[in-house]
Amino acid sequence: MQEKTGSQVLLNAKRIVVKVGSSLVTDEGRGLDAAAIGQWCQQLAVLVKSGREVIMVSSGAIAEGMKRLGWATRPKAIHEQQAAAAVGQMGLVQVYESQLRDNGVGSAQVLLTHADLADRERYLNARSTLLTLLQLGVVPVINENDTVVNDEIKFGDNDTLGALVANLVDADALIILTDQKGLYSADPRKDPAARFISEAKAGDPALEAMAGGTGSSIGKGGMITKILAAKRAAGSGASTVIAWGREPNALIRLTQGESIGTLLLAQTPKNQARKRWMADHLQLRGSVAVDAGAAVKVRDEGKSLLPIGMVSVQGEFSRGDVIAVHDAAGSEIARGLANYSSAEARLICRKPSTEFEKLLGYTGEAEMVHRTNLVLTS
Ligand SMILES: Nc1ncnc2c1ncn2[C@@H]1O[C@H](COP(=O)(O)OP(=O)(O)O)[C@@H](O)[C@H]1O
Ligand SMILES: N[C@@H](CCC(=O)OP(=O)(O)O)C(=O)O
Repeated sequence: MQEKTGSQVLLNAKRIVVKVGSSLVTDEGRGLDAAAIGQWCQQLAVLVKSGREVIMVSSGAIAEGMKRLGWATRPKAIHEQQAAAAVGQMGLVQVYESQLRDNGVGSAQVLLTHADLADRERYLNARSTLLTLLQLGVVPVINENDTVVNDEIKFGDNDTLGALVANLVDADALIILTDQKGLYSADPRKDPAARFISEAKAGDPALEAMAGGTGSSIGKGGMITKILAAKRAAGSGASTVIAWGREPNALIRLTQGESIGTLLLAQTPKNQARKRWMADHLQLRGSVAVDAGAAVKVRDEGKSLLPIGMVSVQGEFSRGDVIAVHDAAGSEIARGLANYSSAEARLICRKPSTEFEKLLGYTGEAEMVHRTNLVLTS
């Protein structure tokens, strides 16, 4: 792979996930920093209007909830943290909604849990909802759904959530805004001689040794979760920038190619990364055979697979499972995530989408496998 330079990565990034931590959003727990959120929203709006797709992953619900409930310290009991998150999330999304609206851009609240992304069907649903929001020019504002998770199954910190969202939507870049200029060779709060790292390879084990835990009383993960998030994001080909959230116009300047913060470069190109992910992580549950016309559309023209082009369905699978696509000669041409179960697929095989509602009792996607969930294997 051609080595990408830092400036190229963000300059060319079309789909970007931005993550901001609790300490920034709530100004170290002093309450929601509407001015800071306003600055980011203004920049997000500029990016959306210039044709980029952006997702905001924002922490701050627990910190804001604590303030609203008059609690000075983070409660130990999970149920109290969950209650604080439910209170604080109200304020958090209100600020994002109004600031984005003032900048002429729509917003949407999305709350996710680990289980949502581990379950194939929910993964697919979350993915298609987010991609639809992006197509509509709306900015999804994501947080963990703290109400329904406990410690064992929590993302725990939103750095991990940001990376999983970057994986989920095949983002080109993940920007993690925090209270430091980026990664240093040691925690700068403890070691004034720490050296700034401007660029490194995502996943380099040496980085993990440099990163410590959180330095603030409000943040959860510290630098180590950011380093691990960069490694995870790189798994689907996204490079990560860790930058200071109060750096003026940071998001705009980064996307203009300016070098700000620490860039952790993904080593695998996006399409190859997704192919590997599908090959490695997902068990093949079944297959569909397609006619010559559909094979050309999928293999040569970069199109989705429509049920009308399918001639038969093999195996038993559910929505969200990985299936193979075979041509008329029986050779595998692609793999992808099925939008319909095998039973549904048998009903709509060879049928145009106008008949789906009559056959299934509801209107689902027009595609059996959407192009964005499909990789060619031949
Ligand atoms: N090597 C390092 N470089 C920079 N910051 C570090 C490093 N190791 C630990 N930290 C700490 O990580 C903190 C940022 O993480 P955290 O408090 O969780 O913020 P956020 O709420 O933005 O996720 C910094 O304030 C710093 O004290
Ligand atoms: N869901 C939690 C976020 C957890 C957290 O503290 O994350 P972070 O500050 O990004 O390390 C909240 O909104 O308070």
